[in-house]
Amino acid sequence: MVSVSQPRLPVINMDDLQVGSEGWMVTCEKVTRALEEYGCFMAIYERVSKELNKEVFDSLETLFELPTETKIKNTSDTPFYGYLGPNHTRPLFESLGIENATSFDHVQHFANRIENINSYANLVSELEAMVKRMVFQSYGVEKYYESYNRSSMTYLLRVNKYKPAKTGESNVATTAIHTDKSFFTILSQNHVNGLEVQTKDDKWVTVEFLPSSFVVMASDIFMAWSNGRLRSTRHRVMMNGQEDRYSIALFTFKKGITEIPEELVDEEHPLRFKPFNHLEFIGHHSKSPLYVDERAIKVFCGV
Ligand SMILES: O=C(O)CCC(=O)C(=O)O
Ligand SMILES: [Fe+2]
Repeated sequence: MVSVSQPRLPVINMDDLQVGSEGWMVTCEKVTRALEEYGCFMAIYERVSKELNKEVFDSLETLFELPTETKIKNTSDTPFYGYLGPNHTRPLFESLGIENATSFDHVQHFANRIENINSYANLVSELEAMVKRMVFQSYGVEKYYESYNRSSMTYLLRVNKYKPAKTGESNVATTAIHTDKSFFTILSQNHVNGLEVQTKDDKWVTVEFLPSSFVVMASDIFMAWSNGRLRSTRHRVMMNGQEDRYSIALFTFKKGITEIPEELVDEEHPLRFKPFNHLEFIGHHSKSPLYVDERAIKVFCGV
């Protein structure tokens, strides 16, 4: 019998890892190879408990039931950070943004309707910090990690709702194929799958989330920082079933200048990106709707 195996994302356990322990060192390599090969992996991370996860996702349902007049009050000075309602290009999708998600004062403003969102964002940001540190360590450039620690990043949490397609309606109309403009993105969802990521050989993998799992994705800025070693994965959401899908994305952004470590430049990897300001790139990107994928950063600061 011929079996055709579907490609799957690597699954990596991120619980109970002491910095510098043998388990930590082994995981550093796994994480970095996964981000080079796939641009993402599935992290098992039980520090976000099942109870906390349930509280957060249950309150998302109530949040999205608010009238549109209330939801559009979720505004931001930064383009694409506020409420995104359904439109003709994405009729099934709506999304609310929570800026500075790890800071309690900011979160109070709109998101006090989501039970425990602040603890959730903090725990997920710790996963981000751990993965980032592992990659820095694995490339032998841990000395730069401090400039990428919590106080050097900003955090945007986006909560998303995807309605199922009606019979006969296209199931594609959820999100366009894109790469994220963040440094890192960490995604979680309710029990409804829909996220698809593109592999190096252009196959689409439907991500089947496991219990207590998060998809950790290197985005355009981490790809640039690594001088192109890490992939920024193209992805999209496709809705096939009949249930609503809720997802939460924590996007992280680097404040100030991002510089490619000189240690990551060699004959095999000539310098590909000039130093750049991530937050300026976001402003720039929002004006060029053509560039939804990793070409945007190349246009912005490619050598
Ligand atoms: O909902 C998801 O799983 C993915 C969302 C996404 O790709 C994004 O917000 O950039
Ligand atoms: Fe995305």
